[in-house]
Amino acid sequence: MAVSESNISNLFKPIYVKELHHLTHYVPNLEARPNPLEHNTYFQTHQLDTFYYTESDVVLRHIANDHSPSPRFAYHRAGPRRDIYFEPSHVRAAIVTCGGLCPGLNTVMRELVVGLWHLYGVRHIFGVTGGYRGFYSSEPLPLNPKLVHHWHTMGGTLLQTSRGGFDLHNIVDAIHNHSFNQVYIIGGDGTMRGAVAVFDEIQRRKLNVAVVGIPKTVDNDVGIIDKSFGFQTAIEMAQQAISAAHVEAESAVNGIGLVKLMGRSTGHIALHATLSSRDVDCCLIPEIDFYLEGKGGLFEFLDQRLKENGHAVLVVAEGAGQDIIPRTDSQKEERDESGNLVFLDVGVWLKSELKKWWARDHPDELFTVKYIDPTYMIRAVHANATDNLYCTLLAHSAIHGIMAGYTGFVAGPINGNYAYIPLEDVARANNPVNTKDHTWSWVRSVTNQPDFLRS
Ligand SMILES: Nc1ncnc2c1ncn2[C@@H]1O[C@H](COP(=O)(O)OP(=O)(O)OP(=O)(O)O)[C@@H](O)[C@H]1O
Ligand SMILES: O=P(O)(O)OC[C@H]1O[C@](O)(CO)[C@@H](O)[C@@H]1O
Ligand SMILES: [Mg+2]
Repeated sequence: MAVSESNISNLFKPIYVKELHHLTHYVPNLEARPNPLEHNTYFQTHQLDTFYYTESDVVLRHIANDHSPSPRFAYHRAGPRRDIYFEPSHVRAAIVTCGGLCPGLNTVMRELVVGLWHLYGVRHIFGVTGGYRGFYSSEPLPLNPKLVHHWHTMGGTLLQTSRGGFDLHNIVDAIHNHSFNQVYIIGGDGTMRGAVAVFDEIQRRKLNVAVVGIPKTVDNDVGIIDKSFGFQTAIEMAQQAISAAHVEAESAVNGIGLVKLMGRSTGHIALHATLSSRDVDCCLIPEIDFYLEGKGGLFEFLDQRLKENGHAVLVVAEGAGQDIIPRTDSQKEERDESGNLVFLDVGVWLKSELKKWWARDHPDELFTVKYIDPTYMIRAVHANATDNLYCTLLAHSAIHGIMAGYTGFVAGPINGNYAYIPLEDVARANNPVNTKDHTWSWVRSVTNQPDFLRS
């Protein structure tokens, strides 16, 4: 079939490749050396011309031709390079986990240790315990493949994590004093912003230390990458809570099942859990303001649903409705150790508002709200099989990149391919739910919920 040229002309726009920082840019006299994978019996380096990736191997930022006039970007492809810039016996690698938990943290660490050890022959690998503060407040923990053997079967982070405690100069002093020359920083958006500061300071001091960020965000609030490891596992776990809420609601007269899911500034978990479940009547996310009373409001919608079906299931992201929950002045100021605003419990508030509404409007009718808050249950589990595989590829990507001398970068999947992205780009990129696109329309078509646009 013929293809009209005008439809595809955009495909031929120039592609700009996002340049990466490299140790040779600021450390003088660094020598390249052959990749030891050359002598690894498991890898067919000679039989496969394309085994090593070069500067011209790239991953496109957008693969759909969207007709937009903006330029097209690409990132360097993640994977082994022919030359490396570390003598493996001189490597002292540090691994740290910061921020909240996410399924797969232990797997990423396991694979970093095993990968460094077996792929490149690195023998000095350390865990920094308790997040960023651990660099300067505790002794690093030596790690080896035997020690981490079962880590992928466990939830949480065996190195422990924390919020706050980001003291740039103490952290970089500690990196220098422990002679770490590879730093693997696993964490969310805040952690990535911290990693940029660490990288900038390392560069300023001209230290021969490479830094890589490995994005972890159960909320999926980090941009550019396809999605975080652990996200799928969290969605799977959320199904149990939604199913329970559905059973409870269905078994009551005028029953409402209310489930609160994580999602501080983004509603991805609530949205994906809703689409996967199909038992959800209304999904509330931070990106969409909602209201309770009056025409087009939540109560009117639920009233209708209860009349039609006798029950309803409501999924709410923790960050939804924060602007309409009454707060005291001190609650307005409350922040966690990292400076993130502490949220009020939207689930507890909604449950109470729902009960008040029903008692006011239907005083003689039975009504039940069953509130389920599985918050930590969806993130404190070990990664499922798909996420475990993802964690492995992510760890290996990070190792190959850092051994090749790249620094100040993030390893992550873009359109299904692993790529290296400048750290500062990732630290800047948030990832709200796009409420104008097809996915949100799909949610609304599944739930038939109001758009909450006051007419
Ligand atoms: N702008 C920043 N500059 C330097 N460090 C930061 C910055 N923001 C956060 N951090 C540090 O990064 C670490 C983690 O931050 P935070 O608690 O916000 O979690 P996160 O990485 O965003 O993960 P998540 O939100 O997914 O749990 C903390 O130690 C915090 O002090
Ligand atoms: O109670 P913690 O550990 O601060 O974590 C809660 C926060 O962490 C996250 O899981 C990730 O940012 C958010 O969804 C949630 O607000
Ligand atoms: Mg965060």
